[in-house]
Amino acid sequence: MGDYAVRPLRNGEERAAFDLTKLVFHHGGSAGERWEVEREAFLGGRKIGAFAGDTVIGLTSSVRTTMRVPGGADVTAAAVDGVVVRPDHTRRGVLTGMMRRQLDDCAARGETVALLHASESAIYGRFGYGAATRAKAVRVQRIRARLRQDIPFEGQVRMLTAEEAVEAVPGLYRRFARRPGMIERPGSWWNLYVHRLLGKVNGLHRVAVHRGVDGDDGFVVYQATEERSTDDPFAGAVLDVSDLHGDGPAAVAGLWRFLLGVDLVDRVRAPARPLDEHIGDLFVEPRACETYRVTDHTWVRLIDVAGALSARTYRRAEPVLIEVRDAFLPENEGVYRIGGDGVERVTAAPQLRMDVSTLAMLYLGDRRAGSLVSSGRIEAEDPAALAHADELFGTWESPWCGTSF
Ligand SMILES: CC(=O)SCCNC(=O)CCNC(=O)[C@H](O)C(C)(C)COP(=O)(O)OP(=O)(O)OC[C@H]1O[C@@H](n2cnc3c(N)ncnc32)[C@H](O)[C@@H]1OP(=O)(O)O
Repeated sequence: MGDYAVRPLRNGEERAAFDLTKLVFHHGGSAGERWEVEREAFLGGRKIGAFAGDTVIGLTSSVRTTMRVPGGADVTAAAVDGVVVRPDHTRRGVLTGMMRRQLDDCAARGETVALLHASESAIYGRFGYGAATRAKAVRVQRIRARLRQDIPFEGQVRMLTAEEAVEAVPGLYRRFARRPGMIERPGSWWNLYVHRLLGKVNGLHRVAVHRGVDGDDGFVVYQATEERSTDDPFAGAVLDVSDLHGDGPAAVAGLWRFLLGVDLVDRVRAPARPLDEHIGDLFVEPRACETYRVTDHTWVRLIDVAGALSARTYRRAEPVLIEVRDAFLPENEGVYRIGGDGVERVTAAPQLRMDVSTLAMLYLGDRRAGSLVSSGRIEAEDPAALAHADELFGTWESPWCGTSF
């Protein structure tokens, strides 16, 4: 470690740490006003700082939550965010020191996994995080999005006031958050959400709820941006969908139908949808919906490898023997026998060897072992085990997080 100390933040150090995050993330505006709005959410997280003398020069934050895994169990999780190092102290190991401390801290608290959204994809692999879910960005051109006539639409959509949304949306989300990779949204997350909806950060968010035959079964939060200009005075607005969840495909389709029915709109964009959601299928012309980006979404760190592997279910297939390497939490190292009937640590020779970050890429069912072997992430002593691993880890639905934090 260099000439700095890594330790939990103490009372009275929060404001300086908050200002550091604003500096590093290039957030403009008045730090004082932002502190008023974000204070409660910021204080909700567990903070580990790096200090040069008394000055905070690095920070990482986490909040306890749960993450859904294949089979329907929820494992304890640390949602990590606000990771920063002051620009004049980077590339000297400050982040490495904070990550080490945070991983030990999560392990001591008995958390099964940690997860985060990475600002850059080169940062977290070395600490054992692997890209465990992906998301796609889609845009629909309203003029081309003629709905197929044979789609049954039985529901109705109603718009909510901000106050109604604050009441209703958390409960709706909780009911629909069932895909592998989805998290329980922490109180601090809802706190900021409420500020957004009530217009304290910006008052442009709109909320609508879909009601199906059995009651409310979906909601969407979106924001409209005007695109009119002197050059293009008749351009329609763009609707940006920030949160859309439904209890099944009919509710999701009903919400898209609503969005595409909003007048004075040219395009609807959704930046982070599940990979297996194909909105184009709703239209006579499927290309009306264009996928313009597919990216890694949540990075997961298996803190307790045995606990994480045992918490999920597997499809029926030949068991596989996987050797896991873990430079930061060596107690995870060893060979695991993974089968449809469960998981156990064994002393047998492995068929596949991989780092804990690669195991995270398989964990929720997002990636295939076959493709990870070709990039050298998996060493296959027994290549037949690759197909067995894919069968075991595969999931019916694409994993997806669906929450930015
Ligand atoms: C969940 C979240 O909050 S995501 C947000 C992450 N934060 C940001 O993007 C804010 C801007 N960036 C920063 O504050 C810093 O650059 C950080 C936090 C990303 C990295 O902090 P540092 O203290 O510089 O990292 P540290 O010195 O420990 O680096 C460890 C290794 O990772 C590499 N590394 C660190 N950051 C990056 C990066 N952005 N891109 C590529 N490599 C990186 C270093 O080169 C080093 O590699 P080496 O051991 O082979 O020399």
